[in-house]
Amino acid sequence: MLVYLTAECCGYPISIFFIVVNEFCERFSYYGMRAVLVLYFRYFLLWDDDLATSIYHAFVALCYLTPILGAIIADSWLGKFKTIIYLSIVYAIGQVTMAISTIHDITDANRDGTPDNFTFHIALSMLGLILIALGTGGIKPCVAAFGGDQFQEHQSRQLNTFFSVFYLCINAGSLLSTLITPVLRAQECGIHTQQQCYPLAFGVPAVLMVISLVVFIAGSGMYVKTDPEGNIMWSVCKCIGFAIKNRFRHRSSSYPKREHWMDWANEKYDKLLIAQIKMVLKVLFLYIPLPMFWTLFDQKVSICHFSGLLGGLPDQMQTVNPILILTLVPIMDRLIFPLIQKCGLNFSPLKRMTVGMLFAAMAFVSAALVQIEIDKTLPNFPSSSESQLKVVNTYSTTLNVTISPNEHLLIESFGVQLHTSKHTYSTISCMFVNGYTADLNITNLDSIEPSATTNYTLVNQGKRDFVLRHGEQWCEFSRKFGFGASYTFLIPSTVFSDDCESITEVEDMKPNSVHMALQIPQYFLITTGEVMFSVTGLQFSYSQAPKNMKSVLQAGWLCTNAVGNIIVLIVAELGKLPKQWAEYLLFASLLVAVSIIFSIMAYFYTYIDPAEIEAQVRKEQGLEPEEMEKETLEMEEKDEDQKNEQGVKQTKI
Ligand SMILES: CC(C)[C@H](NC(=O)[C@H](C)N)C(=O)O
Repeated sequence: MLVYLTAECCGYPISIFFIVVNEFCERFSYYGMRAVLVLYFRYFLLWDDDLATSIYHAFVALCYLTPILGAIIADSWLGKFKTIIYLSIVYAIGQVTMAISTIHDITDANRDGTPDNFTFHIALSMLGLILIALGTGGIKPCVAAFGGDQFQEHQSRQLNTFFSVFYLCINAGSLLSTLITPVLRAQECGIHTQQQCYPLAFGVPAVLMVISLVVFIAGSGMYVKTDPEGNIMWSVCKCIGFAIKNRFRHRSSSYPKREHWMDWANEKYDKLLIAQIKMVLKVLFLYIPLPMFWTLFDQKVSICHFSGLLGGLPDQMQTVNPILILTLVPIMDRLIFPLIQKCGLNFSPLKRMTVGMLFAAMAFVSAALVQIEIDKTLPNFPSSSESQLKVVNTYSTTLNVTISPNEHLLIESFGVQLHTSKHTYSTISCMFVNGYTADLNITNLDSIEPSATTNYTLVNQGKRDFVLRHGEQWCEFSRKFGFGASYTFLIPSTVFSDDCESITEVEDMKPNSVHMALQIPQYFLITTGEVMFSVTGLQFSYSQAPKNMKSVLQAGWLCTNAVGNIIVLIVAELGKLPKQWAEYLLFASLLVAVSIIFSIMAYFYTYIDPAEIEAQVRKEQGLEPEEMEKETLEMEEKDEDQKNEQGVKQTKI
């Protein structure tokens, strides 16, 4: 048996310092890149909103599917240490490729500030994203499991704390990068022309990934490294296949039943392997309902209705989640869970996860209530059988307009009338209407021809100044904008003679009157849910996995996240309910239903100590651990020779 003597500090192996720093840098790299990815698609590649969000979600889903690949490589071939190093190199190359793809000057031959060959940039960025997904997903199950491997049996308390600290590092990395990369993107840079600095916004995450790799390699001498015991995944698949085949062969009722269907592999496969497969399958079965949590979790951005009220850039709104995590994880670990334990309640991991799901469901109920309040402040939008018509009178007196067959609108001079009808009319909407007799230039807008309108232009909340110009003439006016409102400004022909005084403001949509504090509960609830569900799930997946399949079970856990993301994509494609609040309630009800199912499954789950079970099986077989490993390898070789044999052969009792 191998005994590792590891250097310790305050009861913790020193090697985990390198692992948590590595995780911090890697998550900085990942979330930093993600924070500006949709903006890059929209404003650099000029994709429409739908395409940009679909590719984004597909990328995120891929990042949580590739862990299976990483886990197989680690547990069956290279071991966790080498897998982390090789896939981190792939990851870093992906980040660098991505950063290069954002340099507009590479293809900007005519130097007009926009790339001339979009195909080149798209191809390069897609290659970068595939490499990143392979790297980040591939190392993810290995890093958490490798961290867990550093602890000895007597350090179980420290092991649990490690997973909490690991989660804190994930969120610290996410927080910093989500704050920093949007700021980097907002800088201007370039060789021929100055543009938004995407190369810097993607370049810094690339540098962080290289640092992450260097830090990990630096700790090399201190790690506990366990080599894979042969091609374990292949053995697992063959063992399961044999159990199914053998069960089918003995389907007649004359054969005695066996306790577990995997016991039908007893004739050919080692008892230890069968016991290990049973442990893994039991946990994977338990994970079936879990993607529903991630489906709600991944939609959390959309339940945070009016980010502007919290005073940040929209892409920096994602920081609220990690900030709350950094606060709530220590509170839960140090205060809430010990308090619950002191009250004599058994708040087991699976109970925590169920409660976490219920918290997420409550977040969506809270979002639905806020949405109902917001809806009350919104104007009546036309239904599918209606349309809205806006008529602007730039004539000098009141006008009488008749809309067929005999509906009348009375519009005052320089007034606007919004009219909803059961017929189909074209909607006319605008931000500025130019009633001046010549072209006008308005700050930050293109010039408007006489009697023409601009499109709705997004402006920031608060007081804004506008300057109107025509040749030498100009005037200035300012207005205060409430969040969520929309206005039309009517510019009369006398605009310069009265110094912008006669500009009429029409409020098309009222500003939001729902107080921002109403959003706090939903942020708080979903993040409390995440701490209970996600941190516990991470620990649970490690603690319930047999020694040789730790990464596999971590990958299974991450897969629940991937499936959740895929459900988000499907839901987005299927369309939405007409009322947003109804959709939130539907999701909340689904999660409550799923958490009930999960709690029933959890009730029948018996917590195990994999090491104890493995030792027990070995004892039953009268084998010492090293002999056992030798035996497994021999079994593998024997198995190859038996390929063509028919029937069942007793190799072990
Ligand atoms: C996807 C995981 C739940 C985890 N994410 C977070 O912790 C977020 C930032 N709160 C991760 O591993 O990135």
